[in-house]
Amino acid sequence: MSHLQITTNFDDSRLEADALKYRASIPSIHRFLEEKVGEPTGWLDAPVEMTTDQIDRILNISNEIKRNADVLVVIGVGGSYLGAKAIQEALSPYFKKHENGIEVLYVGYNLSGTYIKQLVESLENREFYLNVISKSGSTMESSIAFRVLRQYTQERYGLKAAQRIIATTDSEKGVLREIAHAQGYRQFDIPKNIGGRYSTLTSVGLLPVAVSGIDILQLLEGAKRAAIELKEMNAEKNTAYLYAIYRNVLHSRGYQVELLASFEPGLRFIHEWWKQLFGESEGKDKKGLFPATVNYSTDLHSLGQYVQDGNPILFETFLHFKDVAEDFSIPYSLLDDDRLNYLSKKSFNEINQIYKKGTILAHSEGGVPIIQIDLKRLDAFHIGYLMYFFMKACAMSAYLLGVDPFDQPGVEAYKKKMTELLVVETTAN
Ligand SMILES: O=P(O)(O)OC[C@H]1O[C@](O)(CO)[C@@H](O)[C@@H]1O
Repeated sequence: MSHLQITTNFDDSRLEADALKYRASIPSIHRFLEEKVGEPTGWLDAPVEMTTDQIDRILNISNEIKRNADVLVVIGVGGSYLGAKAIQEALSPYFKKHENGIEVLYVGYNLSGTYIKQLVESLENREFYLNVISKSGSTMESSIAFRVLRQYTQERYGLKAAQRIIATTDSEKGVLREIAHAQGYRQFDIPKNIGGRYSTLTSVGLLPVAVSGIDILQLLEGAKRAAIELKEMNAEKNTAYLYAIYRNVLHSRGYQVELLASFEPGLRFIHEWWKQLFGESEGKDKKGLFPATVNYSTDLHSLGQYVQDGNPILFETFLHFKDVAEDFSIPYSLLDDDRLNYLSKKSFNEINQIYKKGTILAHSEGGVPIIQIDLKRLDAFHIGYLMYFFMKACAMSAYLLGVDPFDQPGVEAYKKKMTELLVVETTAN
């Protein structure tokens, strides 16, 4: 039995007819992905092909960082930080952080002067390492954050600074690669055939995640399991392909927005990672579902009204883990002045489940199509499985839509304008 189940509320008479053309395209896309000659699909086999030496190197450097530092500062943006942060937030305790690891801070994903000033100040009196991550090696946000932090590391550690800087970048080219080489920083290579948003389960995500105290072996086990289970060509037996079909069917029926919904706040950055994965992979050639997210029950008190009753442009994908780390019972009260004793035999998680069921029922009645993705347990194994599942589903879904899942031409357009403006502004003053 698969480690992930997928169900829908729209198993209607039209489904088979609407899905037909997508089902028919699956075998050829599947074969194309599997053959993958010269394609940026290295992530498909990365978890299975990762060698013991590669894993040991990540674990050894992670242990060195944990021994010698209080903080790891990760510098990166988009696919170079979202996956690690997502895993870390999903699997770390909410308040008693860093039990088996150290604090991991992220920078270089915005241009706030306040943010970087306060981050540098927070490093005073604390020992730290830097892990600068950039596939291209020249993204503006991460490059200038690295300039700041590199200088600060040199001020703090002098000749020993290079020992505390680790660069994760393209295996062949780029400015960061040149700098790392010239300065003698240790390097992790991002394979040429793995793009940024598909790179979490390589050293890009694994080093920061290991430093934060999460079991990367279990994470990789889950991803490997998914790689095996989702090699199946038959969509009936491949949940990633089923998900890809369902979302394309709904898009073809006129739905414009997919709302990924979860009931565990720690999944907030899994949502952010998912948004980049699907947004950059599918949003092109004037096509693509707009990927948006909600965290319930919080957002039932903000966007819930719109989902239930507003413009019917969206469908919901509920992401749910049956078992989560801990639970808390509602206490019995002799006074019962808040009239909540009727709940006192229930736990928070049980009530959360009932909220989920109630929300799905209400939104279904409101006419919202719903896809449910269910996994057994919120742990490293299942997060590894889920991320692989989403990547494979995304590649299939984009090809079914008729776009290239692996480029991002629209991002280049704003970068070009921004660079032109920066040149004009800096030469004018
Ligand atoms: O890893 P890099 O090359 O710094 O890129 C960071 C992010 O910027 C983008 O190129 C554009 O947003 C993403 O595709 C990528 O994940």
